[in-house]
Amino acid sequence: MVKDVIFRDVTKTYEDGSIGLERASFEIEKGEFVFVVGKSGSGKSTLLKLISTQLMASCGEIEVGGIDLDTIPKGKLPYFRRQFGIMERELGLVTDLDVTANISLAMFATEQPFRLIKKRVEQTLTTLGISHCAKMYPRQLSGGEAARVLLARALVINPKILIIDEPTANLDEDASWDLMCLLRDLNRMGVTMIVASHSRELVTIMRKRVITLVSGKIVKDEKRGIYNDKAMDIFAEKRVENERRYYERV
Ligand SMILES: Nc1ncnc2c1ncn2[C@@H]1O[C@H](COP(=O)(O)OP(=O)(O)OP(=O)(O)O)[C@@H](O)[C@H]1O
Repeated sequence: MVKDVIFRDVTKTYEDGSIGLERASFEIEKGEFVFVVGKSGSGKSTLLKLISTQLMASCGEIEVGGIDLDTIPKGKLPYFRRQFGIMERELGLVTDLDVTANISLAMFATEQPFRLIKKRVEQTLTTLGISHCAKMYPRQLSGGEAARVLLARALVINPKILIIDEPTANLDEDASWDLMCLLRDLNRMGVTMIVASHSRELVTIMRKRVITLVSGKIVKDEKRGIYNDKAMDIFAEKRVENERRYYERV
């Protein structure tokens, strides 16, 4: 099987000494759908950003598409990043541009002719069922529509890997479910999908692979998994117990 992502013993330590991810090892096959779950601060965003090269590892090795990220010269990273579609809350829409312009922006870096950009944007809006939003401004969109526009912007460049951080944050149940079904359909078309999520119900219903993080460590990695609170709690209890013993000794 072709591997899209390989992590070997990867640790990310931030400048202030906080550990974002600790000794993580896993592989993601081409075309897989993987959820990354864990409580707030457990390291989900860190893991996603290490894959997309928005962050670099402090130790260990990461391969994406068969390329060791350490071997890519800094100046070449923006080109390398073009294989990723990234949907995350921090990357908001530009408020004074309409939806078509917002999505087109993502394609300008690819230096394609304007005619092709226009066609591709229209196709993407149709695929995601939001053609009616083409001339609307971000403030005019419902929560569900805004989420789809963010997804459209990630998808328009025809990425090999979609990296999605909390897609259903601030969405109601119906809109969340619709968006998850859309992600499942895109995955069936062959896009590798890596999704960080807090949504217990959706993760459990989808029955995809689930990587569970606690305090930066992978505590469970299950095919057809569920949102496993128990794994999180058992590991967290163990860690508190170990810390208690350590402080008793010193
Ligand atoms: N830029 C940063 N500088 C210092 N520490 C950071 C930074 N970003 C994240 N961290 C720390 O790394 C750990 C993991 O954070 P991360 O954002 O990856 O967690 P998360 O699971 O995505 O959280 P959330 O669900 O709240 O988004 C946390 O302890 C956090 O405080």
